[in-house]
Amino acid sequence: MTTRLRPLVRSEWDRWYDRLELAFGGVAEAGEERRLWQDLTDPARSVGVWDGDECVGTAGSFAFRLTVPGGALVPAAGVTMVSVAATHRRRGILTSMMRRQLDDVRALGEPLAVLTASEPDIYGRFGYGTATHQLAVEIDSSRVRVAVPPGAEDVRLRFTDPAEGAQACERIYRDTIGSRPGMLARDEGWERLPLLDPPSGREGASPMQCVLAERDGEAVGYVRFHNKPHWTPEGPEGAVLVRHIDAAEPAVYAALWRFLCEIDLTTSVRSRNRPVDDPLLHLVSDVRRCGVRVRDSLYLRPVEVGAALGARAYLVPVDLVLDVEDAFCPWNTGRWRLSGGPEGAVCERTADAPDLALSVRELGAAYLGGVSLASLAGAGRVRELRAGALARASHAFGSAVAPWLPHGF
Ligand SMILES: CC(=O)SCCNC(=O)CCNC(=O)[C@H](O)C(C)(C)COP(=O)(O)OP(=O)(O)OC[C@H]1O[C@@H](n2cnc3c(N)ncnc32)[C@H](O)[C@@H]1OP(=O)(O)O
Repeated sequence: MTTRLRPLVRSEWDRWYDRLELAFGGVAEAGEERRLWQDLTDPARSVGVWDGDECVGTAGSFAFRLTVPGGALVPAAGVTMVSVAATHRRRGILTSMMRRQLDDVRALGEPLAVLTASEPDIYGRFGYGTATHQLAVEIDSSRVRVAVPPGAEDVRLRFTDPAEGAQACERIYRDTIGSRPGMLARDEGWERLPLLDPPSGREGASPMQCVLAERDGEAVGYVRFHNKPHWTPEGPEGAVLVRHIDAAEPAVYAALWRFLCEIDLTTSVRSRNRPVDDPLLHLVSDVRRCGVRVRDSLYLRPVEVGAALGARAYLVPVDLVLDVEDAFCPWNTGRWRLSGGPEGAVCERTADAPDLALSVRELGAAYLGGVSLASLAGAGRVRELRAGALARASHAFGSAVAPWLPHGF
């Protein structure tokens, strides 16, 4: 078998994307969703692997800007649409695409690469570490009450058509980006993503509904959700399926969750993706009846260690030498001195004695402040080479708010 890897040509997109869909099971996406991904694909950032005229491998990336600790927006390649035909699996095609992609990302000068993985076991070998987690909740709203702090009395909630409310929702989303590492700036075109609502994705629930929270006529929060009615001999047991919720202030956030939990004819409120430190956990009267589950979310790889570590801020002053091992991108291997603090940092090559030894994957996991170096050290994946260095570094790499990826890509 001889295969050839080459950049995607726009006219081949349909054939390329059909093969991606096939690798994910062969169930066709709704037209509006497919059109969105077609419009967002940048062929110059995408590759296909071809066996003759048959596409057997796909991979691409988006040019994202990602919030890092300290609030800066840092260029990051958002790796996506990765697949290898079932007939051609485990022959190194993914590896060849990852090789090409990371070389390209490096040439573009983007210090980070990020992705969400279909399976957690795939990307560690390419230097990606689990950098964020997310909560899923299933609230028994027949039992759980939501406490609302003062300040919500003059907030007005009103239904709006999701498309009509989109501009206000997008503005609120934009205002929150800088406050949480892991969030993505939604550049032009991406505002269509949260509005996707194909019937095939509703699991039998209603079309997406949108409620805006307004104070003095100005939108200060919103929630988009589906309502899934369900009738039993004992009575109504409908479910509210939350898609997105954002608010400019705590009282508005609480008012929106209270609204969701009090919708008549429903007995549960579900959300698949909330931050692990979501204030919701402190608003509810009974957290045990909230069905909280945690799972991995964003995987991150420093493409250029020096530029990546120098792009974020640190909770406390830090000055340490990291001995980094990077088998897949050897230009990162070696010793790096990281000096900085809450105002920013520099990270440069050094020959000085190292304080900590770790691989680039651990660095990726710890980068957004959601996974501690101490925890990784507990698993033997970070080694302390100078007494006290681990505790100080672990503290400095932390984040006051948990990093979180609000949506997939
Ligand atoms: C960001 C995203 O888009 S995530 C989506 C990823 N795509 C999918 O899950 C779609 C279905 N699966 C596939 O298309 C393919 O099986 C892929 C892309 C996951 C793997 O492609 P392959 O060409 O088979 O991978 P390749 O042969 O390069 O394997 C490289 C290594 O990864 C390992 N590997 C590959 N896939 C997996 C997996 N799903 N789980 C665990 N290990 C894996 C291989 O065993 C191999 O290990 P080795 O280096 O120790 O020998």
